[in-house]
Amino acid sequence: MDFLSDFSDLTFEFKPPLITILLVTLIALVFRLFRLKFSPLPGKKLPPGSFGFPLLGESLSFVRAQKQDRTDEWMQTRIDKYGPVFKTSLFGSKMVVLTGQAGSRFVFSGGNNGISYNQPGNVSKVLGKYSLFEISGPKHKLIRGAISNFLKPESIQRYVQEMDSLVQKQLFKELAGKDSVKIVTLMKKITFNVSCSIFFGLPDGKVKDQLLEDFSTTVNGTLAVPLNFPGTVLHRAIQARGRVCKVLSNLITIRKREMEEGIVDSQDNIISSLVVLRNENGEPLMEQEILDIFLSLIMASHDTTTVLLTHLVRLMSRNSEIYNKVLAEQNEVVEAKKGSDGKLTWNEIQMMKYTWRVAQEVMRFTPPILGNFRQVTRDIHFDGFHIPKGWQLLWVASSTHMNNNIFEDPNKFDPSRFETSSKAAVPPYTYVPFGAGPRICPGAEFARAETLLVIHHLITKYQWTELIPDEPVTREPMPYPAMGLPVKLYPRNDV
Ligand code: HEM
Repeated sequence: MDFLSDFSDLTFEFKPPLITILLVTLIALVFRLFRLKFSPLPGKKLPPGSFGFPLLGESLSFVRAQKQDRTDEWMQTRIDKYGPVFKTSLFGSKMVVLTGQAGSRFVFSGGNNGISYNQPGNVSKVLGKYSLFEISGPKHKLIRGAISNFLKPESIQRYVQEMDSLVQKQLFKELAGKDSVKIVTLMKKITFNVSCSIFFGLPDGKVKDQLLEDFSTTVNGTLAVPLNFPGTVLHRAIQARGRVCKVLSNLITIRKREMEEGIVDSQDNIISSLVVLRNENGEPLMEQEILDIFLSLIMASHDTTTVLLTHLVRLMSRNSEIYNKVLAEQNEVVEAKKGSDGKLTWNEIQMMKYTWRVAQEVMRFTPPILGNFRQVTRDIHFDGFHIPKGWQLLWVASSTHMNNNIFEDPNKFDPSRFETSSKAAVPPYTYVPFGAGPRICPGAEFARAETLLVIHHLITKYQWTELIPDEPVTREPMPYPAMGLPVKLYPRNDV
């Protein structure tokens, strides 16, 4: 007690000299003025959030969450703390993450809105400066028009039977005599094979197999450390890109010759469509432009559809009710085709409504593309927040898909959400696995046809069980089962 009273006396009697008080006040004032003057945006209301550690930002925790397939949790923690729009710092860039309907609408609205599509990092080094992910304005419109024309339902109807043959051939070649298979490898081979045959007319064989290997090495470079010297991932990617371009360049030469000789027409594959394309001045595309577009097209079509197929197969091995309903629908298709040549057409694809609703719900839970970046080209405003020029935006599909104000009971797997007669129709900009607006995926119908054909042939011939129970998923950045989803196969006639 004595000690306490002595101490309180001391405190009470401490009287700092006036000069000290003045000095402290002055330092505090100067410090405050300094912060105001040198704050990057005095008086501007930035979105809430944290930039994390100097230089590293929040990259480490984000990458860790991606690897553990906990990106949704990473996002949700921040959404709960800051709201659906928050700032962060990832991979060396200041960034605003946008989720929810309003955020998606803002990013996807297009026009001259101060938001450009350019991708960060190595994407342009690896896929080329003319890739679809880099170009904008009239050039983008022109090329997108040609590609969309080739990928629209009317065009798919022309080549869907060829697609069906390719799927069957590749599927049964890979599964023949096997009692187990890694689904990721299988689906990668099928989707790559279909894309290369339908887009470029590339026949089966060693060249195609080597192309898949080189293309995979090329894609690895998009996420590599940006160091380009022998031995680095980026260097290997750029070398592999060179080999991919060589093969594609040969195909362009052959196709041009065939077109001159009148053997093929200008609409029968993407090479022809781009070779005959002219801008408003009547100028053709340079070969380098065509090559970069091809690379971006393979990149856009290949892993995305593989992820969807992988997660569909995984879901059906875990959920027998859904497996049986999909099987029943696909058996109806088999019945409808009895007595014909057996090749599936556009009409049969339209019969597979339930299967596609399951696929849609799979993409709500696991969008193959988590989201994507945009660049802010001038100061912009959203929802009362200032977003400075030079920052990046990141739109995120999964957080929007799991929002319980949009999707009732979002953690329930329920394909009936996508019934067209459903009273709770999905509002615009809330279900965005294919993006939205002027950059919406032009390959959505192609992906639908391909997915349904693969599932049709797989489920009508096989049943399967997972070989690694509870195999984790890791996003690097595509969400794949960590061990490639090995499954045991049971041919249907033995089941
Ligand atoms: C399940 C499969 C697929 C998914 C989930 C998917 C998803 C997406 C998304 C989200 C975007 C927009 C990215 C953004 O706005 O930031 C996109 C763009 C694109 N997709 Fe897909 N995609 C799939 C399959 C395909 C296929 C099969 C093709 C080609 C046949 C394709 C070609 C493209 C192209 C060319 C773009 C760029 C469009 C542009 O910039 O104008 N995609 N895709």
